[in-house]
Amino acid sequence: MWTIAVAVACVALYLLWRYHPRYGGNPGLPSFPIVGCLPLILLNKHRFYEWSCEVFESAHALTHLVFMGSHTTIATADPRNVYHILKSRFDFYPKGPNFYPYFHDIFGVGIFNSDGPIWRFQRKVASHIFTSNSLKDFVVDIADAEICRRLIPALEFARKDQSGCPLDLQALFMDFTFDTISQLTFGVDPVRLVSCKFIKSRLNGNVQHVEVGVEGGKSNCIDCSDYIQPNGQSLSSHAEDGRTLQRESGVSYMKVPGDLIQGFAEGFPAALHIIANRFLTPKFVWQAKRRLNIGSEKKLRHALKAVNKFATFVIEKSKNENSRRKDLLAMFMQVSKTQVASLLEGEDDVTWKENGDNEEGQALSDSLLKDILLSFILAGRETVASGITFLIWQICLYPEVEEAIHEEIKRILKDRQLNKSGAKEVGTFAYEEIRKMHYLHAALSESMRLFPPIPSDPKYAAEDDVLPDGTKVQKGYEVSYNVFAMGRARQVWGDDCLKFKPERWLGEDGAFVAVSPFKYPVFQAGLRTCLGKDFAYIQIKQVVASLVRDYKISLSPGFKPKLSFSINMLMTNGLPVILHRRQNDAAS
Ligand code: HEM
Repeated sequence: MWTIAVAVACVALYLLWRYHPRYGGNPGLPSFPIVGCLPLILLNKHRFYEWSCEVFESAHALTHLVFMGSHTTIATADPRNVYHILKSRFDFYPKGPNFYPYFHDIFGVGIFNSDGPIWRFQRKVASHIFTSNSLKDFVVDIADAEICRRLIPALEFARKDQSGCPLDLQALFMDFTFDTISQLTFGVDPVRLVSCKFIKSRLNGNVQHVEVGVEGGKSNCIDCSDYIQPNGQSLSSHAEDGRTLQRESGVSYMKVPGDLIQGFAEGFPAALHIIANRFLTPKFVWQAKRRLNIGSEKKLRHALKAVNKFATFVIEKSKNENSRRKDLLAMFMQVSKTQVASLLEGEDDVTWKENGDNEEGQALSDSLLKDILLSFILAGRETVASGITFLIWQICLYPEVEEAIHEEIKRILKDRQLNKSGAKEVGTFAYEEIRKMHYLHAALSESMRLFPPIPSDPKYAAEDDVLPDGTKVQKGYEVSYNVFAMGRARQVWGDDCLKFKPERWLGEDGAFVAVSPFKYPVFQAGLRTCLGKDFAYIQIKQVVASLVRDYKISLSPGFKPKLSFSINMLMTNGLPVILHRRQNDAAS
């Protein structure tokens, strides 16, 4: 009797759940009382973005609702909705109060973690700086030196290694971008990438870190000056004290004690990792841990202490330096009080400014400077490493794409020889040469369509609203556009949406043709479009062109990437490859 009653109750409960529009009847993602769809997310965490596409497919629509216990998210992959959120109703959709607390400990009110007047102000200052030609030249210069003096020597060292173990390129690119973005932002060279250290990957998915060539505490790395470029020129400059790179260009880097750099280089990624995991933990749990200073939150505090110590030191030292530095810190420090006053004209609310404006003769307070600069490190590190990694992977999978890129490089190098230009100033490629690489530009855009470095972007609904596709939005909902799913949606990209096809970005004359950023919001779109987009393209193209010029790269046999579930799209098992030196017909 009891058994039957329990069975009937179970069936009734199941039916109630199954057909409830918020739970089992939700066409997008079924959910459960209290915990919402969190169990399904955790169950699919190892393939989160692939799974999110399946959810869109099962909803038979480009927009669906996701119930997460007490809060609701609208997930969309519809370009019309993206236009609405990022442009026509921009003010309705800030990052919002659900976002700030996660990143506040590290980025404070920096550009990445603010809205309203304080964001607008930073955006205006930064836009002015980011459009300067000297900064663009600096970006090319930094990447050029890092590729010639560190990346290629490291690859050579790894290639000559006899162990037969594949090389994890992603780990190398992460070190590469940490160096370049730190140089661009703080004018400090952390020297994460060194030719004597390279990281090997095992096929069981465990990444093994191997240091090679270190003898009795002294490294026998390939010396930068020993490395002969494919064009036969020797690279003569050398790290001055292992921490400072003074280049012929006259760009000087600040000298910072090694322990501070080490603290920053280790603390920053560690802090980001812990913050990313906050998103997978109920808010009250990580906030309680934070208050009690225990577990991961204790580690976070420790990591942030090192990051702040470094940033404070560098900012303080910059005040007393009268150097020819061209980095973002130096440029932000040159902003005058008059410029600030004119940028703030017309703003009703400048109370935030009074609170932070405590530095005599300095237009931006130290704490705001720190928030802004650390936001740039976030913006330009993993994103760029992700862009390079996934493009190299696609190149390995599609030999015809590799061939087309190689042909383009050969044409450019031939032009260089005919015109006797470019090669003298740079070891890799000059800006004008990078601009001419239309096919590579297309291949990169295509790679980021399928594997966007920032795979989704959540906003907060500050008002009740209706999206262009008719979806009703209540104030307080999260509205998130899924860049990954958009890039793979048949309704957006057509029947061949899953095909890697750089040609879709090329006109009949072979020139790159851009699409609407609302259809392709890889760099966001509208008023908050990524400020570093052009720099990212330059740097990624510079690296990939240099690699394809010198090497044929093959994947470690049997390799399949596992996509990370994180703020940035990365491979949790790295990118294990084998390198083969090309017969250098490209340079000839
Ligand atoms: C492939 C590389 C990159 C991709 C895919 C990318 C993508 C994005 C995206 C999606 C956003 C919007 C984030 C949000 O507000 O939620 C963003 C913002 C931003 N990016 Fe990038 N980014 C890249 C590289 C860079 C680089 C190299 C820099 C700087 C050197 C940079 C600087 C910024 C800044 C300052 C913002 C904040 C803009 C604002 O809120 O007004 N990005 N980026």
